[in-house]
Amino acid sequence: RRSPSPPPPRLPPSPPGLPVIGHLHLLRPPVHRTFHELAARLGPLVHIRLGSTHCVVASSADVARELIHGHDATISGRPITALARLFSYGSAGFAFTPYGPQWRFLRRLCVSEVLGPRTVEQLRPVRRASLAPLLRAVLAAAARGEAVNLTRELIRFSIASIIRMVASDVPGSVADEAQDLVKAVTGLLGAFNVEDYVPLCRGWDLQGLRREAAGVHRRFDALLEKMIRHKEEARDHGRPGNAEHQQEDKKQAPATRQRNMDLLDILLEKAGDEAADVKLTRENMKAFITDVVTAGSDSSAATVEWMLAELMNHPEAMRKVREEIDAVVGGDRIVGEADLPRLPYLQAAFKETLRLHPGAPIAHRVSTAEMAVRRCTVPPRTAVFINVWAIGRDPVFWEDPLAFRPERFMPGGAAAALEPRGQHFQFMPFGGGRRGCPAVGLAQQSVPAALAALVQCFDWAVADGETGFVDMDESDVGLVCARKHPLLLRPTARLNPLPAIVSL
Ligand code: HEM
Repeated sequence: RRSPSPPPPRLPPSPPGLPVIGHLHLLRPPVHRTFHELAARLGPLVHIRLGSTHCVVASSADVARELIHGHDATISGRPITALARLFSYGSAGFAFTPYGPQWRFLRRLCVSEVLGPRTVEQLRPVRRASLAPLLRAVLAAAARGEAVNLTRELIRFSIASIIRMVASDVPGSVADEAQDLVKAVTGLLGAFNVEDYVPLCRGWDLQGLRREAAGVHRRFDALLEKMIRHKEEARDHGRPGNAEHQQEDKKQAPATRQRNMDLLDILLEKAGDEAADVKLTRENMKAFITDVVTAGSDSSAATVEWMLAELMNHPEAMRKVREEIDAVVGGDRIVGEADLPRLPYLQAAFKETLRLHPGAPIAHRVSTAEMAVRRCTVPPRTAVFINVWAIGRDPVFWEDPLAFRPERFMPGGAAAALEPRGQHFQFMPFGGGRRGCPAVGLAQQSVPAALAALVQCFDWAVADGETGFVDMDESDVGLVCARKHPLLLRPTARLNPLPAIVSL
């Protein structure tokens, strides 16, 4: 008598697919919207096949909770594409590094030191100084009566701010060179490369992306080398660095010493630490900087942009944000990160913006072992996409989900208790679990503070003037939830003269 064979694993529901390409043909950008439509038809956990890669898409808070609470270790890998491997020096950083000892070491270093609360606080003046060129550019446009392309100015500001946090004393020419290169790297990392999914296409470089990436990587690597060498020289000579100074420096308590350190100082110090669990190599440092610069620049810039666009379309909310800032700060200085605890409406508007337009709309993971989710089986090596964007708009939890209503996040509001870094799953713009965004603290300071300065210093009008509204279309390229059309607004200086703008 033969014993019955076990039933085949039951995969989550799936739309009809095609041979070889599976469901690739369904994947229209922006992908988070396509996934949302699939979920509306098939439910909150859907299985698809992109070429030879099995994928599941999670689109509700309950499924996200089950995955992150129940299987965090199993889904703590990140899928790595051919171009991500190149730019992360073969996974030497941590954003694209498999879950393991190296990732744990780098992640700990990142969360506790490089992007930890103390460093974020210490680098506040650096971020504030990066705001000055943005405000000056807007002021100049206001004087000429011209519109400002805020999409362009905000990405410039965001890249400059992160580059300055990495190396506060790099020459201006290096910071300028970084602008175009960072844009090129983030563009390539966000591009859909068919090679990653269809083995038949591997090695052919049908879209020419590898060739392009090789050139960009060479130039970006040279730039990173320049930044590191400049820092090494600065540490060797004088500032704060000749032998005498270093001796003096070492005598100080770590907290005092860290006061003058930027991210590269911290990395170089760790690289020289013989007792560290993992020896930081130059490759690790470069990949680390690449991770921080690419993960932080577009997402932050896009969030300031969406926030301003939403406020333009909701004059009542704009009025409340302004009144709050004016009441707290007055007109004789420019609002800053230190004022944020006294600006609850601004913070509520920030969270409401993240709910509707999460900078990174999908948290990408990869499973390392078989999992049972919602009574289905998810095979090992499956790409797991958590649709953060869809979860923020789920009508099961959010009343009138498409409306921009910062009041939800005000004390006593329906969502007041939902902290973006909390362990609930209805509002998770920074992902969650051990692989969640390590820069939540930084983004919570830098994004609302930049928006606040723009709104405090200028009145804004929609540039085309026809409808008086800003269009809210989403771009269909890249990994970030970005605007489709540039945000063009006409500024008028509101504080005239702008206080202490040159000495910011
Ligand atoms: C509003 C701005 C931002 C948003 C909405 C955002 C969102 C996210 C999300 C959703 C993830 C994936 C989390 C997951 O898989 O669970 C992530 C990862 C990450 N973010 Fe952010 N982020 C922002 C700003 C930043 C900034 C400013 C930096 C750095 C300066 C940064 C660095 C990173 C890194 C390095 C990772 C990968 C972490 C890992 O794999 O362990 N992010 N972010």
